[in-house]
Amino acid sequence: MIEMVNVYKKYPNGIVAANGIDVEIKQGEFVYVVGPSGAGKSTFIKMMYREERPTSGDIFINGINLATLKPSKVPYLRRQIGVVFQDFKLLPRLNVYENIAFALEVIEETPKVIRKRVMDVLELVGLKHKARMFPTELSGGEQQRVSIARSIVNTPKLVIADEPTGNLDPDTSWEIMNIFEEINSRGTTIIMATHNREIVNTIRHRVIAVEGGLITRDEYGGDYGYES
Ligand SMILES: Nc1ncnc2c1ncn2[C@@H]1O[C@H](COP(=O)(O)OP(=O)(O)OP(=O)(O)O)[C@@H](O)[C@H]1O
Repeated sequence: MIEMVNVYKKYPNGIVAANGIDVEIKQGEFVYVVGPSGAGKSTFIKMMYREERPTSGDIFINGINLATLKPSKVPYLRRQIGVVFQDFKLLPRLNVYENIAFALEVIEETPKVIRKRVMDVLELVGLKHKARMFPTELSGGEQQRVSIARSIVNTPKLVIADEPTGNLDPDTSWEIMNIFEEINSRGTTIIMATHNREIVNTIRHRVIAVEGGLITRDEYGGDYGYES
């Protein structure tokens, strides 16, 4: 489902954040991306949803080559990928229901379909009873649940999460991980950049370590492997 071939990324300031990355990730995998700060983890995953473009090399997502994808087709690609951020990125003026429904309204789903899908994902993340509340009225963990619900409401085959537990306390982080596990068990591929050693060492999955813009380790069931 994801293939990178000799991907190189140099930012305009001269920093090389990807220095010849080759990787293949299959449908249904759960992959942690680990590595020290500044290693190139975010760049690696941002290139998968075309938030950043490689300077050279090819990136295929479900057979679509992002290197040659026309800008007009980028919204189509993004609809196939759910993205979850460390800082949630919810729209403050919209309530929980509206934050999630938004993704479906832009693709002009019918009100009936929207209602059903939003309530289904709210049920999955355990927040049906808070559908009318606003982001500021929610805890960090609840906001992250909303952002996960939003990321899957389009039923994407791939969910990319950049440090989704980075702003959460340990107990809440485990709850959030349980939701990702549930989503993965339904067949959705999960790519997660994380600094959370305990989680990586406890809920074992494939571990891709990035350092200096290179994949330095790629191990199924591997451990976190860093001190911090
Ligand atoms: N938009 C940008 N412009 C210029 N340089 C950038 C940009 N984004 C990232 N970089 C540089 O690229 C390198 C890799 O950054 P990246 O954010 O991918 O690392 P990271 O492993 O995700 O780090 P962290 O764990 O701290 O989030 C860093 O040296 C960073 O300064």
